[in-house]
Amino acid sequence: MTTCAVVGCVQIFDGEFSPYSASHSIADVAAANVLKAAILCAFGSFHILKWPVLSTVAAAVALICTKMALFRGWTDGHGAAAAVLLVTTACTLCQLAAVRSSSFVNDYGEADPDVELMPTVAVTTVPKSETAISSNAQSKSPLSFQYLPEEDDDLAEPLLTGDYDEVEAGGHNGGNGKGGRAPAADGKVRGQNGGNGKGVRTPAADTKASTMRSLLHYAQPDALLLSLGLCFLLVSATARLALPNFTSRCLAAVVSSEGDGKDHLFNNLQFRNNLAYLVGTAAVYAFFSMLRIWCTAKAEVRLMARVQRVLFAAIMRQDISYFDKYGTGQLTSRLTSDATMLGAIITTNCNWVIQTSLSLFGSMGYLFFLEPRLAGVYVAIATVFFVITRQFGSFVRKLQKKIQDVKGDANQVADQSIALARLVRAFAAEEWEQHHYDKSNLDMVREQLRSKMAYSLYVPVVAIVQNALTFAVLCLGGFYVTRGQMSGADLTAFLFYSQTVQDNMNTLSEQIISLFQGLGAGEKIFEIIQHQPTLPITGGLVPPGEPKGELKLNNVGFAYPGSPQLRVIENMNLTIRPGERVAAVGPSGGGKSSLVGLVLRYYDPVQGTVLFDGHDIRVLDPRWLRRQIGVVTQDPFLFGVSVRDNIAYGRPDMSLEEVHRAARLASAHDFILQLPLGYETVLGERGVTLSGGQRQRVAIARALARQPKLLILDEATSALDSSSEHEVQTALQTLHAKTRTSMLIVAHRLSTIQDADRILVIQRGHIVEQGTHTELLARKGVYSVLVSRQLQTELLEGDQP
Ligand SMILES: Nc1ncnc2c1ncn2[C@@H]1O[C@H](COP(=O)(O)OP(=O)(O)OP(=O)(O)O)[C@@H](O)[C@H]1O
Repeated sequence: MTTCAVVGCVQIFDGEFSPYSASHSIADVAAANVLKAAILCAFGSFHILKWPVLSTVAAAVALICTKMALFRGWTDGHGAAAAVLLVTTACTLCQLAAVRSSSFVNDYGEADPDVELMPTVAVTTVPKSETAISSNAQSKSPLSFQYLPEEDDDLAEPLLTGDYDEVEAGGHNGGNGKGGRAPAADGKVRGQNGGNGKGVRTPAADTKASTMRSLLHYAQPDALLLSLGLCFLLVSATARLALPNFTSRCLAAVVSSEGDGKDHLFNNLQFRNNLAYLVGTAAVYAFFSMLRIWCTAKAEVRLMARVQRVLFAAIMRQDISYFDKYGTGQLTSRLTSDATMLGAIITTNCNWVIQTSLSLFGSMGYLFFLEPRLAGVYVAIATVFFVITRQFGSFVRKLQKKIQDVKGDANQVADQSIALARLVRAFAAEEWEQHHYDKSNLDMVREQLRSKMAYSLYVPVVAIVQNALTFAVLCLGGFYVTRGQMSGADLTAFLFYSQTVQDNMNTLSEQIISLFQGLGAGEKIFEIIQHQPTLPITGGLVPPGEPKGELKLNNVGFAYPGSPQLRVIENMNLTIRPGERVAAVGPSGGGKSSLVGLVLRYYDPVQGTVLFDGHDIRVLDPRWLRRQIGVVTQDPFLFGVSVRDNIAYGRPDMSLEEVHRAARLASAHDFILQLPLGYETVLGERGVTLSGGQRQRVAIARALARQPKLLILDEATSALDSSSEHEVQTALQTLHAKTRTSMLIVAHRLSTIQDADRILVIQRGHIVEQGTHTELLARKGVYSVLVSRQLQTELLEGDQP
């Protein structure tokens, strides 16, 4: 179509209304088809731009038909070409309809397009004594593994039911060896696939080059779109390169017409032709730019979403110790700002780099073509000036970076004060916070003024450099023109192209900087994606039959991965029989919560074994294990969804009756019914619209809804008032009487665990005493001291008015 338009324009301007030839018709049809293919590919999911696309196709057809009519295409025996045109247009519309119906993914669902990129880790080791049992549940899972018994102390190698590929793993393994996969000396580890029978190749990311490779790997699904974008880019960049030439030629024609006595500028053939080429080239540039932008923008959006999905999956599968080490802020910024920067690399940055490089080197080449000596001098001076302005620019950028840091500090102060407004008010610390904020604010002002001052110097320096270059070109070029060694038109073109060279030099360097920043962000992202957790989240043994809920610790020792030298649990032996209610008490920092973490397999012990129903929990499918254990912690985290969804968390298939039952057991049913929308009431962020006691009861209901075989209450009733606590205690006793669920209750308030079957006193990582309340009191050891201290405290509190 564009070709048609350009040729048509030229013919009209030339006044050559020559008969429309058969070759013209065929060329038109071919052009229309090429255009159609481009549009189809570019606007694959054209549901977004339905009307622009359809209008473009209609305009193409109308233009070609008009042109054929104008040039007597219909009457000169070219009906066949016209018929071909109509048929192909009809086909185009059908294809567009087909593309529309097939290209849009509403949800990732079963036909997940990114399944091969998803990190899949489900590795565990099996002690020699264990036999792998492949349950129904496991064989249905997309991650299907069989295990060989562990040989020596080496890691067991998972055997996949499908093929497996070698996975390059540049990131560190990060594991302590147990249950993880250590990278081999050559930096390669064995990987497993996602159950689709094909291997997953995860590229390494320890350098910028490998980050780029990884990124290209993630961009592969959009390879066609990107290739098209590249083709459109080459066309639009070439057109852009040609524009100043036609502009300068037009200008030269205008100058040469000065005072020539002709009525109309359009009578000047040189002006007419160059103007027609200028209009045609500008149309080509605009049209192909539109196609290029659409293709690359679509690829960018998809690439970013893909990276974010894979990254989120990678974060979610990390060990708990990983979350201990890296804060929420760091990980979420990887998901947001870093992913955005990374997504822009292939599309925005690379696009600009290619486009400006083409324009830069093309313009430079043309300068040399116009006048090599002038071009040589110009490029030499421009390069020196460019280096100077770059240096100055990077100094200004450093100052701006500092501003960002100071701004970040100020924002952090503001964020904290606003988020903790209640605390600030309670401590009457408004002035202190204001003083804090003012300090950061003044730092910000100081840095900003410094930067603005540098910038105010930078702008004139750049202006002087640019004008000095123009000055040099005009002087030297003018000298050549006056000596007849160069035409005036060529000097005008030279000036235009030299401006393009300068602009492109600046843009190219800016884009290269952004590209490297994006690669830096990418390195951090791929580091997380390739970081192999040591503990699996799924896969492993699912024991047959109904679980009993027996827990056993055999000579367990544990230290947190962050401080491996500090044993927080030492040589601990413990058995909780099915149906038994065991309480753990003891001084703060004794290791009670660490024990809970071990039972839930947030961490693996560094010594000994934790057994559930007689199986080492390291061989059990962690998902199955955690389904058998209900947990309620001191800080009840609730999601900002409905009460019902909070209780049925992780089990969307749970019936309303089951939800009600769990809420009744947790003494939460009555207050939930009094909420504005009952069970459908949406809670505020982290459940802030409920009182502490209400939140705790919803959390207990959530744990009970899964009908666990072992219920862990880690300071679960500490936030309740005495009447709510009494209610929940009664509810838990009824639950225990009904279901004989085993319980491990961590408590500080000793009055709440007096009727436990057994009480463990944990101090400095050891069980120092155990027995019933009466037995322990009679022993007059640590427990009796704790009880008497607490009694004294309660008495003192009771005395206070
Ligand atoms: N994520 C962690 N990384 C490193 N050390 C930790 C971590 N969590 C706890 N600890 C340390 O482990 C020890 C035991 O802590 P734990 O939370 O198990 O004690 P606790 O008996 O539950 O205490 P409290 O009754 O106060 O809740 C403490 O010395 C604590 O500093």
